Amino acid sequence: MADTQSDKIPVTVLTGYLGAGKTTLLNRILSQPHGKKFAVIVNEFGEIGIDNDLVVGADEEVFEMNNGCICCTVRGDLIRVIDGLLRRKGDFDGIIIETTGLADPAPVAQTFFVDEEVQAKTRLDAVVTVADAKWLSDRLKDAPEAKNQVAFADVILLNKTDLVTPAELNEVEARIRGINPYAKLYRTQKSEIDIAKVLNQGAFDLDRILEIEPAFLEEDEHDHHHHDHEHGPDCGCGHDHDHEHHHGLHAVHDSEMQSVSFSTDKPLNPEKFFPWVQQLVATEGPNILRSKGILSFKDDPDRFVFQGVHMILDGDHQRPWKADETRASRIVFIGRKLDAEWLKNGFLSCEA
Ligand SMILES: Nc1nc2c(ncn2[C@@H]2O[C@H](COP(=O)(O)OP(=O)(O)OP(=O)(O)O)[C@@H](O)[C@H]2O)c(=O)[nH]1
Repeated sequence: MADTQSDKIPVTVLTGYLGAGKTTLLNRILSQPHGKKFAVIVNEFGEIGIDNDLVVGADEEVFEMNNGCICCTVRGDLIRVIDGLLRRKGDFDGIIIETTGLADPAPVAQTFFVDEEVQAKTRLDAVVTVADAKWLSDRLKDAPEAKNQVAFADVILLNKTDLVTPAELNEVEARIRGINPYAKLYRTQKSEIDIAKVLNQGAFDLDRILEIEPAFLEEDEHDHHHHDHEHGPDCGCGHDHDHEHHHGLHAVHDSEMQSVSFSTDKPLNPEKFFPWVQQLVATEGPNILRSKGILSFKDDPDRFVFQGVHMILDGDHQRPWKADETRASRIVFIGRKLDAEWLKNGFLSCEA
């Protein structure tokens, strides 16, 4: 990794559908005796930030990135607020962004990858999603944002456990796992949780990808759902899309979120892998919410780690492979309408 992540100010993004318990969690974080100071950005119209009176206005600025994909949007207002915060460096130990219940976390996360100034001084630590145990199952059916929030999460609080039966709780947890098997999941009431389980997760740090995702190591290969070849107009970024940009014109609420992962013990050829993955996220990026991988390249003594949000990829050599370590390449995609067989064949075709 090029830069020292630990010098950067950690940013935690809190998401969750309307009324799930985000504000309750935020108040808990702020009132626990941790001796830390957080800057809080509340991304909701009319709502006042708890610390520093920060408010991000209602009309968000959205601009199109060079590659023309409308889902790679970053919030200009968010960048401005963070820039303002950074000018008063030393005032706080972390930034917490509470997003509106209807927001997709991807554009917020992308802000920390694409804006140079922001990227130089902050690091996205984790996306924390609060899920309402009573209503999540219903929202997964009718609200694409709710599904995106679960799919994107690094940490999930399955909250309001007091409002459901144990059987219902197991059912909703299984639904969450079907969408996102990688996130850490905690059952909570009134968002009660040790903040050490929420903050400083390092989920977006390349060198901690494995620690945060033990399942990544254990499972050789799985694909959870059926796969199809259709492409829908919904990239899940929460913005209204011009249908001309996409092939499909049908309703998208039936689209399935899924995760697929593959591994191979054969070393990869970087000259095959990079063009493949770059082309993949350029074309399938709207459907791919998160991608992560640990790679073993032929004749390369170092592990290569990468991750992505939609079509933005970030990766670097991490550390030398240890002598007793299996040199395997593993890759995971979380998204919708992923063609698992096609992805797997593409990945395996990168073998050296
Ligand atoms: N029964 C029950 N109620 C809860 C629990 N956690 C939070 N609540 C209540 O649920 C309501 C919504 O909680 P908030 O923390 O405001 O939720 P939010 O996600 O910030 O809501 P929005 O900002 O409107 O999206 C409040 O009245 C909370 O007191 C819980 O575990 N059980």
